[in-house]
Amino acid sequence: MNYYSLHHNAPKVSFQEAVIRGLAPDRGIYFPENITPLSEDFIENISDYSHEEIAFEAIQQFIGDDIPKSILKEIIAETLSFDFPIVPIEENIGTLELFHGPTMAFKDVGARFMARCLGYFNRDKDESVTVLVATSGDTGGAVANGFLGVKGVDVVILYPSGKVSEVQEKQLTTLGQNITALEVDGVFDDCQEMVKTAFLDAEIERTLTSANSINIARWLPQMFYFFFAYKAMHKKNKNLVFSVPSGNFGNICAGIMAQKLGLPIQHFIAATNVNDTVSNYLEAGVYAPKKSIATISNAMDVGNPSNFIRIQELYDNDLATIKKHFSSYSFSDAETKIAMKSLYDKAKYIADPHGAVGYLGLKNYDLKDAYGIFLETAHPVKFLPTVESTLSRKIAIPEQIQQIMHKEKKAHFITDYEGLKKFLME
Ligand SMILES: Cc1ncc(COP(=O)(O)O)c(C=O)c1O
Ligand SMILES: N[C@@H](CCOP(=O)(O)O)C(=O)O
Repeated sequence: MNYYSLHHNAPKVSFQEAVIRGLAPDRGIYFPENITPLSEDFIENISDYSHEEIAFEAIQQFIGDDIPKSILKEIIAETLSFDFPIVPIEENIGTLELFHGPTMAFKDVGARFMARCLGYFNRDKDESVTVLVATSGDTGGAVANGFLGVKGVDVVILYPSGKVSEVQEKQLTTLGQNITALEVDGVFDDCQEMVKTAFLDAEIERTLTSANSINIARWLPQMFYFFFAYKAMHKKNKNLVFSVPSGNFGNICAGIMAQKLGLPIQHFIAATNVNDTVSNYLEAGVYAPKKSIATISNAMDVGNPSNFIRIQELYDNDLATIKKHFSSYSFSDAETKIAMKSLYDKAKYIADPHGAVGYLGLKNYDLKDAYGIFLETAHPVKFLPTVESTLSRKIAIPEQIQQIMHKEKKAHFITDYEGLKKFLME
């Protein structure tokens, strides 16, 4: 499988090269040249397949011969060693919990998959690769955990100072070894911009790649969630509507890929906090990125989502087609808190602020006789003060979080791109 740059000014590359580069030389993100739907028979009989078999079917065409099938199966098995349950909430609404991995957010799957692909590509190389990653909260922890101790890989995580939760900060600043955290005086979009600038800076002699969803090996495995949800709901014979709490729009874009592969998904809702670049675009037809605003669903504080260009490509760059299949609604922190309370009062469900935004997306949409699934993208413990004060109750702290809370934060403070460049050149 070849990948082309969405800026259309760079050569096509293989899966391996796209993973190692992260971003194309023209600063565009990569997109697969072909998307071949899976057989109708496979989709119809999906309940007969295990999660690992489904994941293999979904992703193998995007990898081609760059990883032998037996190794790809091992990578998938190691990646998917936890659950993805759907919890019923209301008669026609359920939540797909994606926080049962090691860092308790949905990023674990992509981070673990990419770490193993890169480990495979580096197996005989002496030269090391530096994985640069920008985080608004969860990617950093998942990448730190997924790449910890991976041979030949150094990880550098940029995060916005004071704008991630305490648990998230501990997860990305306390591991040591091959993981370094850079605390940036800025917002997530500044971190993401610095990462993209570093890729094209010829003076930096390190081999750099990205572990954000711009990297296809981080992005594509997120398709699996939609297949797993479809498998779980298949026998109920309902049309499915997914509401995806969205920030950088990688997860929902992976859902649309799953739909292109043949999953009969009726509609997608991108639910956002007040960072409403995409909902404004759907309304006004003008794509106007803006500086991100801090909210209680901080991992979605993104003003210029990297993946929206992939969504446009998937819908033939046609606004009318996008609007037919895809809606986006934006919600304030006050609305998010009311949703968290309502989920607890009515269903005894403790949602984190991101999941609650996803729930609001469904409540804003006329499901008719469809079944709505909102993605619960992180465990509520990652946002402990907000969840406890909103629900006026204490929540239990899982063992894996207790273990990191007493660890000492280690981060280098930088104020601009020159700070990152200096760090990378030292
Ligand atoms: C908990 C949580 N929910 C939602 C999102 C938004 O996902 P995406 O950036 O793929 O839109 C993120 C960050 O990516 C997150 O960490
Ligand atoms: N919400 C993310 C921001 C980056 O998204 P990604 O999927 O492109 O890595 C985070 O939590 O860091």
